[in-house]
Amino acid sequence: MSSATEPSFRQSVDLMFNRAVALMDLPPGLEEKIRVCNATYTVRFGVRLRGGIQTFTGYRSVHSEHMEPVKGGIRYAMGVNQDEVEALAALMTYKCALVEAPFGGSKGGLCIDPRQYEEHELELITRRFAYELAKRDLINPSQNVPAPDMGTGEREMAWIADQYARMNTTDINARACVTGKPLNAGGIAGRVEATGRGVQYALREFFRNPEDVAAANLEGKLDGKRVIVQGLGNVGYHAAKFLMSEDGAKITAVIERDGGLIDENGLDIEAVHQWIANHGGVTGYPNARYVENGAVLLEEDCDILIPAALEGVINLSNAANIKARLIIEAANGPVTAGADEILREKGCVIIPDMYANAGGVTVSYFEWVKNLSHIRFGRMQRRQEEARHQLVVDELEALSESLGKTWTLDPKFKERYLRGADELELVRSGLDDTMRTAYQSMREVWHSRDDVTDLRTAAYLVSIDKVAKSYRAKGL
Ligand SMILES: NC(=O)c1ccc[n+]([C@@H]2O[C@H](COP(=O)([O-])OP(=O)(O)OC[C@H]3O[C@@H](n4cnc5c(N)ncnc54)[C@H](O)[C@@H]3O)[C@@H](O)[C@H]2O)c1
Repeated sequence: MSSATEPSFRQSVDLMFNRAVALMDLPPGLEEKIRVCNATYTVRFGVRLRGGIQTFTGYRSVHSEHMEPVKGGIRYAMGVNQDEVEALAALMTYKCALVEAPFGGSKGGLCIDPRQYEEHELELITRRFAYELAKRDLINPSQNVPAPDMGTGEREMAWIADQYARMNTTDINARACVTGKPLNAGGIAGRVEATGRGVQYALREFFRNPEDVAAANLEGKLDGKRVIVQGLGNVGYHAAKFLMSEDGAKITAVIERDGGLIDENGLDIEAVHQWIANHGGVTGYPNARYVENGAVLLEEDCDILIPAALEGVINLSNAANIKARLIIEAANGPVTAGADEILREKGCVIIPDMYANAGGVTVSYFEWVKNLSHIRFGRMQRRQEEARHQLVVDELEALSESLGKTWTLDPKFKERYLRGADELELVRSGLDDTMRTAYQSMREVWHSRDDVTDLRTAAYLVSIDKVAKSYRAKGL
């Protein structure tokens, strides 16, 4: 964790913001309006559990309402505090602007170690927290739409959606009050994996640009690259799995709460993930070298480092020892402002959090639209696509006929082509398109301005400009 001389998480985000706005020409006062967090609500509530009543503290922070609803996950962790949720809410504002998801930024958290509770207790606690937030419109389909974050997932989102629906029985859009729900409760195909998938798409786009690859002192493609992943949870697991199985990357180390695993030949991510699920950590995993102080593996030699656990893990104490040429911030805020400076000077390229982990909010946006449209996502497009494809197939078959059937359509191609894309394919292609477009918008700024030397500053410039334009158009 960060040492005493480091700024707090929120201060670190603000420092990075300030670095970017110093290169902009914003009207007086607008800079501060964009930077500050609009409001943070703190709630304390009691729940009757085994052994008596327990009091919990939760937060929901709204950073910017330049677009509504505001959007951002709910985190369950012991260390949750106001500074942290405000930093995370600010990052949500910039992230949504960068990938053009039409939301303001928000974030919530509950001080709890979910591993200490039975499922039915977690349900009681979650429902009560949701009740406290919903009655103040801090959960609401048109005003504030949470999603999963560290320590929460589909299960918690389903409880939240149900709690909101019970409190708002006439709200036909109730399901859109939260995203990241299970498929059978109004969710969308591909949401669980979306953030990890987004990390993969981001890396693919990076490696499509040889100039950028060279800037990181790397060469070639993703295939064979040595990757270290910290945190094999929702984001880290999916990113590692896809990079390994679909792009040929080698996951040479995994860092978890209870230690790290290392294998230069590449770890079997599926096996490690299964081991963690069965044993609660990596300790005892038989097919790799175990290191008790996992954090030291952040400093191990590799091509790509993927911090996918929590903030502040790359800080003044270890930044100078980091050997990775490329860091992709799957977690929010894993690199502190001070470490960022050291790494930039070392020539390490950082793909910043607000872009790298935007896959989650992108697919959440698709889910929200699906819920509001009350139609299976893609159904209309699919019907149109099928009709268009039928016309093409009819034309081709008529052509084949007129040529005396000297050639015919491959039946397999015909069947596949006529079928059109299903929900998962639509989600993936929408996500891929979003990640490519957003990368190009950052890259353009990175390479076209002499005063911009890193992707993070470029990302801030693109997103702050979008938020500023929105304020200018609509007024404050
Ligand atoms: N879930 C999403 O869709 C999403 C979207 C955007 C950003 N993020 C960010 O990604 C990060 C991870 O979120 P997640 O949803 O995957 O959480 P998660 O709870 O599913 O997984 C977190 C993982 O990190 C591990 N971990 C916790 N503390 C650790 C430590 N000190 N050292 C090493 N490992 C540790 C946990 O054991 C767990 O495996 C967070 O920063 C979150 O804000 C998540």
